[in-house]
Amino acid sequence: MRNLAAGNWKMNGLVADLAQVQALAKAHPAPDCDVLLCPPATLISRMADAVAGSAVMLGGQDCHANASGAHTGDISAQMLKDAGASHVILGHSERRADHGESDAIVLAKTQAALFAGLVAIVCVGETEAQRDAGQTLDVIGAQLAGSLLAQLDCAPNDLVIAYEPVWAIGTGRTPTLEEVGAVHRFMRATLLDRFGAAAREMRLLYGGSVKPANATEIFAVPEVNGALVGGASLKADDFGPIVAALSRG
Ligand SMILES: O=C(CO)COP(=O)(O)O
Repeated sequence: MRNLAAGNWKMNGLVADLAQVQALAKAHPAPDCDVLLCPPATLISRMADAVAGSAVMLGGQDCHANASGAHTGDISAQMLKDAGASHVILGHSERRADHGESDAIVLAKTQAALFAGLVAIVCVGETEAQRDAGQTLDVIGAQLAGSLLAQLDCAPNDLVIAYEPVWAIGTGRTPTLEEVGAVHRFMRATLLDRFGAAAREMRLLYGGSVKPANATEIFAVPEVNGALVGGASLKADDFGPIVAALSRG
C-alpha cells in the first residue's frame, strides 16, 4: 500500500500561492508515495493546470450530499471532480464544529463522493475534554460507526480515514507515538471487523501538527499510512520534507 501525503490548505490560498505547488511538483517529480493537495475550491481548476503532468493530485475540502440543486454556496462532488479533483476531505473537525456536521451528514457526503468517483477522506478525532475523560477510543469508534457505510461498496483504496485529534490541530501539540499507535491499531481492528480483510488495504492517516521535524517518527508508527497536513502543507519547503519522509516510510 502506498503512503498518502495529503495537504489541507483550509481557507488559505490565492492564485499567487500556486507557485508553491509548482515548486513542490518540481522538487518531487516521482515521489514514492501519493501526493495530494486540497486547496479551497476556488483554486482547484487553476491548480490542476499548474500541476498538470506532475504526480500531485487534487482534492476538495467538503462536498454537499446532493449532486446538484438549490443549495446556495455549496459544492457537489461532481463539481469537484469536474474541476480536476480526485479526492475530497469529509467530516473535518472544523466542518463538524463550524457547520454542525453530524456523523449522519458525513456519511451522506461520503456516499455522494464515492458515487461521483472521488476518494473520500473521512476525518475522526476526539476533543481535548474527551481525551482527558479517557473517552478517545469510544469517540473514534462512534464516529467510525456513524460516518461510514455499513458495507464497503467501493475499492478499499477509495476510502481513507484520517485520525485528527482536535486538540492537536494547529496547536503544535501531538499525541505520543504510543497514543497514535493505539488509536490507529484500534481503527484498523474496527474496520477489519466491519469490512473484513479488504480493510487491510485502507489507508489510515494521522493529522494534527505534522511538521518536517516530527514526520519521520510519526510515519514509523505501525498502521500509519500517511498524513493529513494543515499549516505545513502551504509551503513547498515544509511539505516537501514530509513527502520525502512518507516516500521512505
Ligand atoms: O487539520 C489538519 C489537517 O486537516 C491539521 O492541521 P495542522 O497540520 O495545521 O495542525
